[in-house]
Amino acid sequence: MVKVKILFYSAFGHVWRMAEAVAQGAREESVDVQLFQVPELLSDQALQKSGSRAARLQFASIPIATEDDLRDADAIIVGSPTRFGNMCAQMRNFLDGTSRLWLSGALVGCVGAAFTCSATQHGGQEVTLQSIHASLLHHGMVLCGLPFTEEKLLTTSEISGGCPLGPTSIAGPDGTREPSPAELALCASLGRRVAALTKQLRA
Ligand SMILES: Cc1cc2nc3c(=O)[nH]c(=O)nc-3n(C[C@H](O)[C@H](O)[C@H](O)COP(=O)(O)O)c2cc1C
Repeated sequence: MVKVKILFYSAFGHVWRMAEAVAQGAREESVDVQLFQVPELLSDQALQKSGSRAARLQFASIPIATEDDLRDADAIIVGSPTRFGNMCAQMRNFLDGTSRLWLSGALVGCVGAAFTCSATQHGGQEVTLQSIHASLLHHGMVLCGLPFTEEKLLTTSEISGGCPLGPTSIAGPDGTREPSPAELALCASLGRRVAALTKQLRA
C-alpha cells in the first residue's frame, strides 16, 4: 500500500491541526497515512516560558520521527510554522539530519508537499513553503501544490490562507485565530491530491 508520511512541528497547535486535516484528506484515498512530529530543540523550561508546553501536550502521543522513518515513504508532506519568514529551526534541524537518505537517493521520485501557518497574513508563508520545497527538491522529490481549481483558493469574502504552493493558515498576532474551515478544507485537499498523485505514480 502507498505510504504517505506527514511530518510536522508545532509549538502552539495550529500546524498540528492542519497536519490532522492533511492526514484526514489522504486517508480518504485509502493509502497508509502516518503522522510524525520532529524532535523539539527547546528545553522544558523554555517551552514553559513560551507557553507552548501545554499546547504541545495535546499531540504528545504522535511519534517523533527519525530519519529511518522516511526511508520507505512514497510521499512526504511537511508542515512548519513560519519563523522569521522561514521554516522553524526544529524542522530545519530534522531535514539537515537526512543526509543518509540523500546519499542513497532513497527519496528520489517520492512525492512532496508543504504547509505552513504564520501570525500575520503577509508574514512569509510563501517563502516558508518555498524553503521546504527546496529541501524536498534536493532529495529528488516531485512536488505537489494546490491548483486554482480549488474553490477555497478563490474565496474572496473572508481573509483566508492558502496559495498554489500549499495550504496556509493565519494564527493572528496573539495566536488566538484557529485554522478556519476553508483553510482546513485546503489541507484535506492537499492530502487527497498527494495521495492520489502518489498512487498514480506508483501504479
Ligand atoms: C521565533 C518566532 C518567529 C516567528 N516569525 C514569524 C514570521 O516571520 N511571520 C509571521 O507571520 N509569524 C511569525 N511567527 C508566528 C508563528 O508563525 C506562529 O506562532 C505559528 O504559525 C503558530 O503555529 P503553531 O501553533 O503550530 O506553532 C513567529 C513565531 C516565533 C515564535
